[in-house]
Amino acid sequence: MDMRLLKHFLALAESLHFGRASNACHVSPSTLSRSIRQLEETLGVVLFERDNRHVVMTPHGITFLAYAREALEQWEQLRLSLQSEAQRLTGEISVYCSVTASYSFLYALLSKFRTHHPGIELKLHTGDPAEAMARVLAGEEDMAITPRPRRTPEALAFKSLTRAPLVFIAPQASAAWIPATPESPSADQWREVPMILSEAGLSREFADTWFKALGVTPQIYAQVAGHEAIVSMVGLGFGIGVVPKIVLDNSPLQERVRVLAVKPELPHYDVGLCVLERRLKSPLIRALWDEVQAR
Ligand SMILES: CC(=O)[C@](C)(O)C(=O)O
Repeated sequence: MDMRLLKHFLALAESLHFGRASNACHVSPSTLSRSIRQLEETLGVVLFERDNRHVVMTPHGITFLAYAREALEQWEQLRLSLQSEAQRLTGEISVYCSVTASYSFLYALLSKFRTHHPGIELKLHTGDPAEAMARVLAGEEDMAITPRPRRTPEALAFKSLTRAPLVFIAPQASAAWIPATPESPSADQWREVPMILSEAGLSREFADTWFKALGVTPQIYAQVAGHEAIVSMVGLGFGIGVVPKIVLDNSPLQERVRVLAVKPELPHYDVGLCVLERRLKSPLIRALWDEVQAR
């Protein structure tokens, strides 16, 4: 059975770029383009509008995308369950996480796995942890490292890897706006502080709640995607930031900032691995999931 057409379609749907999609599939752009035309002819509808500069998915393309993902998933599961136990597992698993999580957890997570299952190829994508869960829910990634949300969506399984305290960080250099007594914060001390916060995600929600309890609307100096760059901006003296301590501990710029002993402390959050519950039926995903020790 040849699933290449579906794979080519998925690659183009994900990148909307013939060059990138054909690279990802290890074929030439003209082969990829032929696959798409072939699919469109078979289906009798246009899946992508394209001109020399842009590729846009049509509503038919979007409908077909859901089918293509599911068909490939099911095919993969079937293929693997037909392989006898004795045969080694082969295939691909994609994992999404922040750069910090890639330093902190991946080694423990993957080094043994790699020895046990040399035939499984791991694809790592790094980015903003605030997006991690949505990507897994949408089927764009097989697994992701993410803060545990206040309520885990039903479709997801979650394994905790660590508890991460969230901390306020200030520049080492002095600045008039750094609160003098962070252990007893007052609205007056915090009203004018330039804050550098992540633009979304749980750390942002916790910071917003903290300010609300103090009765202050924070002055947002900058909103950043992901936590790593918050350390850089604080180090430059632009304001006070909120980051998971694990991000600070892994930052090459940690000498330029210091933790403010703010009271009340921000809540801790659980960082862990998540996967779509139904994907655990895939022997590949199951193999990785079972290897991870929840902490
Ligand atoms: C959620 C997560 O991946 C981290 C390690 O806390 C982060 O990068 O912010």
